[in-house]
Amino acid sequence: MYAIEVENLVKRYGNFEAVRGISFKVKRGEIFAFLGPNGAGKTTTVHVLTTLLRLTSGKAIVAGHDVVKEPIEVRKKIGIVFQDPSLDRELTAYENMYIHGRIYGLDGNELKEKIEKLLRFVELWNFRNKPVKTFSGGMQRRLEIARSLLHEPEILFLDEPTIGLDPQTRTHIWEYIKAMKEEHNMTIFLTTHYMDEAEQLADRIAIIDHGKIIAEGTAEGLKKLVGNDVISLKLEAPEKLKCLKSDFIKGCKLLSGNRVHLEVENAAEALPKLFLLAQKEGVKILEVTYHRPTLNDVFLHLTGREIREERGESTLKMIARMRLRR
Ligand SMILES: Nc1ncnc2c1ncn2[C@@H]1O[C@H](COP(=O)(O)OP(=O)(O)OP(=O)(O)O)[C@@H](O)[C@H]1O
Repeated sequence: MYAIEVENLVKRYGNFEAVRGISFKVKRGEIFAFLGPNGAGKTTTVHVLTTLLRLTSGKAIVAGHDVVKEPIEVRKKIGIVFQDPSLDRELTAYENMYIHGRIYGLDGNELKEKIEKLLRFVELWNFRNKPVKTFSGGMQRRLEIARSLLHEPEILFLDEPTIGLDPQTRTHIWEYIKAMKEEHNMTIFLTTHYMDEAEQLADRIAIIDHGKIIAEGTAEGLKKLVGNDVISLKLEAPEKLKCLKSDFIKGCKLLSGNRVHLEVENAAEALPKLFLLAQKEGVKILEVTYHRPTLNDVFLHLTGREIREERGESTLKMIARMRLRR
């Protein structure tokens, strides 16, 4: 049986279709990532699957229950870590855990033992009596993860689990996510616009853009869509910037900053031919690098845009939102 089954899911806000008929299945015990830029429809999908938003049409079964017909059953079996912080900042870490546990009907020694185990798991036990407002962003996210695990959910939803965090803290959170999967065989559905996050964590990735899934597979499988190698060029004279055409160039995209992105079978063989071609066309190459395809290259191949372009804006938006809340 699948942990999540989604068929032709549509979510409209008024006339605007934020999620446009997506279908996918997540296996039990799998980490499944929704990778896409800002505004792609990731949070909307999470909110529908966690029964916080009602779908417009289509069907979604989560942990064996229909999200529309059996929302209470779904809620009992899932945990959620939201993109926006949802802790009570005036209370201590322990108090936040305790109240959440009580809401889920836990009590007495069982609750106390679980709180201790989970606060130790996210390395916050020594900070249990400190108010959350004194915690760093990374500590707060760790506490949210611990809190979401209190009622031992079958499926954990993580909406942009490391947005706005520094690289070291992000790596730390990735370790907890991997441990949850390995130690508890938990199904994890996460959304992210960080390609490295999807690549590091996910067994399978669905790339979402403008409310549609445009590709799905393992990171390696998705990269095969691009081919073997990618050459990045920086060129002089933007007015001359154009796609170079030749048989050995399988794909060519013009990017911002006078950059050109070429998909080739074999970069080592293509480079000498490329220099000759550029010379013939009167195009001056300032910089050349080449690499194996990344998920950013996959997104570019499929959409003509880079996920990266939107990343800075999204992170800044998040930081601004968090500051406003304080
Ligand atoms: N309550 C709402 N009313 C109207 N439009 C909305 C609402 N919530 C989201 N949208 C729009 O729906 C689209 C998808 O938003 P969503 O938040 O799901 O995207 P996302 O991929 O999660 O991006 P982000 O990570 O920035 O939240 C966006 O164009 C957004 O502006």
